[in-house]
Amino acid sequence: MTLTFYKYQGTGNDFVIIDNRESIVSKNNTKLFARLCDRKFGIGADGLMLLELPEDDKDDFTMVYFNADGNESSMCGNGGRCLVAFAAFLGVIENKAIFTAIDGKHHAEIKDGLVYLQMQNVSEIEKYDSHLFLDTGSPHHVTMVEGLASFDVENIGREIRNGAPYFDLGSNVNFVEKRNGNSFAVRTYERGVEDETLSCGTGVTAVALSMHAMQLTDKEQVCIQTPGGELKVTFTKGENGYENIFLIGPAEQVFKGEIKC
Ligand SMILES: N[C@H](CCC[C@H](N)C(=O)O)C(=O)O
Repeated sequence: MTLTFYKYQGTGNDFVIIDNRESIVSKNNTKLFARLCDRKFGIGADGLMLLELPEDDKDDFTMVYFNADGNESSMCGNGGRCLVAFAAFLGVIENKAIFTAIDGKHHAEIKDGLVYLQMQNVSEIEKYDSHLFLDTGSPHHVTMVEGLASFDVENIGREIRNGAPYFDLGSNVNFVEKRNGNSFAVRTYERGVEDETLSCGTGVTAVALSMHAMQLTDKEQVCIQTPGGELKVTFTKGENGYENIFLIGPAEQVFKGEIKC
């Protein structure tokens, strides 16, 4: 079979996207998804997404996300932003979207060339001596470091991801350095890619909320610099935690292709 796919990237987090509204691929085809994400034997990507028909008639589409290991995973913030851009490219939406992903419903809007993706509310942030842990649609371990540019993200990230209390289920691991004002830099070891990625959307969201929770910023809008580019996170702090959380940044179609599989 020849499969048409689209390659997208959001601040360097890159994805294979398939328009699966006619169910051309089965969601259980882990082997295929891993091969398509393989950077030597396939197209190469941090993850793969299927754009599917909506189950709820108030939705525009359904998002299904797979990590590079081919396994279906939790929410992907950069992937969600890229899928909204793809839906606009296909004409499935104009510039506003409502869609369902594994963590529930998301509202999104394309404005001034950026994709604004609403993330799920976060009611709880666990605070420990060495780090914070929270779930922004995917699980995130957040820790402050000095000398981020030369930090051994791959090895130390892998150790934390596989160690207590995460073990097999794992967590994404974010290493953060304060820049000026309310801007921070982050590098992320991503679960399911099992390596550092240039950016992680749910990770950037987790870092922004963590910086506010640790009072390292008092603003409800935080700029986060990742190796793949800059993302902005806005939110409001309510009695039940963090709400109205938006992950804001670019999403680009890099190329369209066909692959025999
Ligand atoms: N690999 C992550 C999911 C994708 C997260 C990341 N690509 C993002 O943009 O949020 C996990 O298994 O938790």
